[in-house]
Amino acid sequence: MIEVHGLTKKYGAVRAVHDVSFRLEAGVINGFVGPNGAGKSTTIRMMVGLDRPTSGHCLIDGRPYARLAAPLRAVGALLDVEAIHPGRSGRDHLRILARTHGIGARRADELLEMVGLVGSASRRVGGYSLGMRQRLGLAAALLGDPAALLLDEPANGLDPDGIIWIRSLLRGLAREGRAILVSSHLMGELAQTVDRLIVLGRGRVLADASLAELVSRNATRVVHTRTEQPDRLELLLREREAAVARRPDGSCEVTGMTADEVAVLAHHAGILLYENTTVPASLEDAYLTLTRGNNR
Ligand SMILES: Nc1ncnc2c1ncn2[C@@H]1O[C@H](COP(=O)(O)OP(=O)(O)OP(=O)(O)O)[C@@H](O)[C@H]1O
Repeated sequence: MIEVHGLTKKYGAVRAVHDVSFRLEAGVINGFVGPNGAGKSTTIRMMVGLDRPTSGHCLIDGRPYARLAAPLRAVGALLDVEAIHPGRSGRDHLRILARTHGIGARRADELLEMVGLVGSASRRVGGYSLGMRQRLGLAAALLGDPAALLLDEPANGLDPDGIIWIRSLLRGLAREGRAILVSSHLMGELAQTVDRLIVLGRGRVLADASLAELVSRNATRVVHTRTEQPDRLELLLREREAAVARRPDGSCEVTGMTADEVAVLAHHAGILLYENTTVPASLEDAYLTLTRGNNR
């Protein structure tokens, strides 16, 4: 289990991260989201000792990262894949890392297979595409078979097959009982992958909740209605203080009333409805509501 307590990082006058606290539990995939510059990477870097916090701390199974006896077995991190030594082959990169941490070369080869890099393992990393570098970074994060994974935008640069692959990989790793934190800007992808979401804005935690809670609290329900008399219906809806947006095909997007209320209103006015459905609230809507006004 990982506990982040009051993590704060100042760069001069910039408060990159301000009093951030959360917990990562075993078996749970946590999405880590927020506008550009919200402080996600800085938080992850502090969690694994790459940046020193101005105040606050992160405990991994009760200890700071620097005091772990076998850090790669406790936490695997995928951070800046551009920083991987460009002159080495993918296989050498993994084998050297494995040797440094007392892990056998066979594990490195197993991981090359797992991340789909066997065919390019002897090529120099400098010639890898971004997606290939991400796969290599993920293999490095998994080297020690860690109990927790901190992944900074792992889907960045992956092709559609790669995105589906990483989704099922993360699900499998969580089912085995690992705690996972994954940052991303792909809301549609996160909606299919994560159990919980931690939302940062300007260095602060704006929300930390299950996906369902977050969506039900922050996304507005919209009713999609198509009728033979859109002008009349719109007038009646506005009289009841509902907000109405007209689509090019004449249909209405109604907020502030349920689909049942729209149907009853139309029925009493003798207006025929062709369609009247509640559009499921999306994670993207909830995210936009939460982060509005929280860009740097
Ligand atoms: N080394 C640094 N020196 C000065 N400021 C920094 C440094 N690293 C990060 N920052 C600032 O800290 C803030 C948070 O940056 P960070 O990279 O953690 O955000 P992020 O949420 O990961 O952003 P993105 O989604 O764009 O990757 C930003 O204002 C950034 O400019």
